[in-house]
Amino acid sequence: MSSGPLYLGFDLSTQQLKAIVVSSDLKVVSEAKVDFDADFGAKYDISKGVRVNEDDGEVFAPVAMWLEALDLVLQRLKENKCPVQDIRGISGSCQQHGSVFWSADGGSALKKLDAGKTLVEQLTIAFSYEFGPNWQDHSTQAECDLFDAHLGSKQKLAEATGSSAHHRFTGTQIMRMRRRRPEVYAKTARISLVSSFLASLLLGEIAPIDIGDVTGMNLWDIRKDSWHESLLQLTAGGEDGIPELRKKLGDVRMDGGGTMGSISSYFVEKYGFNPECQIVPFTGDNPATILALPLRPLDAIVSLGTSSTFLMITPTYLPDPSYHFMNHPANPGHYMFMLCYKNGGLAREKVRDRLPKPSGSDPWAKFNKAVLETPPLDIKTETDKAKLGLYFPMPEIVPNIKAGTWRYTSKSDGSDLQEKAENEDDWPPDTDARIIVESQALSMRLRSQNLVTSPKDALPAQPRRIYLVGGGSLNPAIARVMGDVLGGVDGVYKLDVGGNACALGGAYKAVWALERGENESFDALIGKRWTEEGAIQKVDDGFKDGTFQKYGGVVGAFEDMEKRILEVAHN
Ligand SMILES: Nc1ncnc2c1ncn2[C@@H]1O[C@H](COP(=O)(O)OP(=O)(O)O)[C@@H](O)[C@H]1O
Ligand SMILES: O=C(CO)[C@@H](O)[C@H](O)COP(=O)(O)O
Repeated sequence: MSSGPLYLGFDLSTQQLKAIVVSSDLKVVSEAKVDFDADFGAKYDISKGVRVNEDDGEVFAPVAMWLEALDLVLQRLKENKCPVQDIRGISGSCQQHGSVFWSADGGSALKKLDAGKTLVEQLTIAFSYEFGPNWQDHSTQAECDLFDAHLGSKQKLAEATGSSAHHRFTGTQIMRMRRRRPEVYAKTARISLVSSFLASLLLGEIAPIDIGDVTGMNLWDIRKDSWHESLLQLTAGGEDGIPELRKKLGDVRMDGGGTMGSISSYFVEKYGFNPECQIVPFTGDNPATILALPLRPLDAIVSLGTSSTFLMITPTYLPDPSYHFMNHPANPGHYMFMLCYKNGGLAREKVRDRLPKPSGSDPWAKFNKAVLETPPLDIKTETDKAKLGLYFPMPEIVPNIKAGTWRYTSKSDGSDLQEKAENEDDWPPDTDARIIVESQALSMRLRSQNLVTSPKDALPAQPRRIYLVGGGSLNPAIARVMGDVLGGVDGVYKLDVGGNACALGGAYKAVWALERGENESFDALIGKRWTEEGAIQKVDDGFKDGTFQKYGGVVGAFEDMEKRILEVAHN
């Protein structure tokens, strides 16, 4: 084991709190995790990490559960014999957009934490609202309509903030809180994102919001690098409310590196952290994912967590209402392109659970067999039509379609698109296994096609490498389909830490933040220390001549299918 300083990265995502510890040379030293359902499911009455109020479309998590999870994950790190005293810096990644509402007592409660008690015992009084709205929340359509109209159009809002209005974005959530629960809004002294909330616990004071994660709020003017005055006014309900809202939001930390201060004495006394251990700005889980490896332009990351996301980096700011642009969390002037799908892991699980239960220990065995035994688009003979589907157990983000399942067919060139009649029986549940994964990948291909170019030798435009991260990256059948549909001329890779990539990105951020030389960029420092060996594994060839073009033939039909469904949904 390395004897130098260590760095801890957290990931507080939808279903788990993960922790990963690395050395200065980026070797993984220790890991631990808390699984919200397994550890706290009954106690907090949650499922898949959240509670749902179907009537209003609210999705939220108990803040107390996150407090308990932090104590528990640190206890587990200690039990795993992690040399906690050698940890020099801590950063992390957290589910984006979610918010935590602090009461007037929050700041002082954080300052006087007693190591003889637990966080949850002492911090219940610290919040004006006991829940954190979750990114799956879709209760804010009225607020989204106001945000989209406020600057003139969705396009104008996207130009200003990197995204058009989205249910989960924190600006619309805060606005709804003010209108729906005015007493909570009035009692709120500070509002944190989940990332700055977790950083605050460790810092022992309320931490500023981070420059990457702030771009998931619809409130940050990306070009001007400041809060967007007019959107603050909308959120606050008028000009008079702006100063109060600014106070609640606090300042934004512009530097993703450096330190915000030393760790709270609570963690020193309770878990044996070094009092000199520094708390580095935390960011969102997607911004942290792009820090988990030296990503180059034309490389893409597909994150297969509870949500599915597709990420690329670019120095060019090209906002559009159909996707997100966010600030790169470490490189000023660079951006993260993101597509985010609500119907990711849980939608695939629903299709999996309609298949007979496998007899062995791998719950995905039957699903994977079905995926691999079904040919692309389920075209077995020249006369077969291509099968296309949308599988949305929850209302989707891209496109903004209500919950439902739709099955269509088209000719292999995309013509003759038709909805499948309910009573046709040549589409068994086995076929859905391949079609849902293809559908998720086709949506990514459709929406990222303007960002990719031919990587070499006049090959079709496509990503150079595709990196898979998140829980689903462990699945070889999903990796195959991602490569079939999206290409990736240099192949499809998974990170060795699999589901822990965002926590790893957080840990790397801490290394860079505290060891960077003057003006040394994240890419320069991590690029020097990172080696492929032991970090990534090739899991699919990616681009397959012929197969890639087959999917190209139906991308247009896929888009038309979405449009038809959208038209019906909005009429
Ligand atoms: N072998 C597997 N094949 C496919 N999906 C998997 C596999 N293992 C885990 N998953 C999926 O990973 C999801 C959790 O991913 P993870 O990245 O840990 O989630 P989050 O960060 O959102 O809490 C689960 O919903 C599950 O569907
Ligand atoms: O809403 C988004 C991104 O915009 C989600 O990607 C969340 O950030 C949650 O991520 P996971 O829990 O699925 O990792």
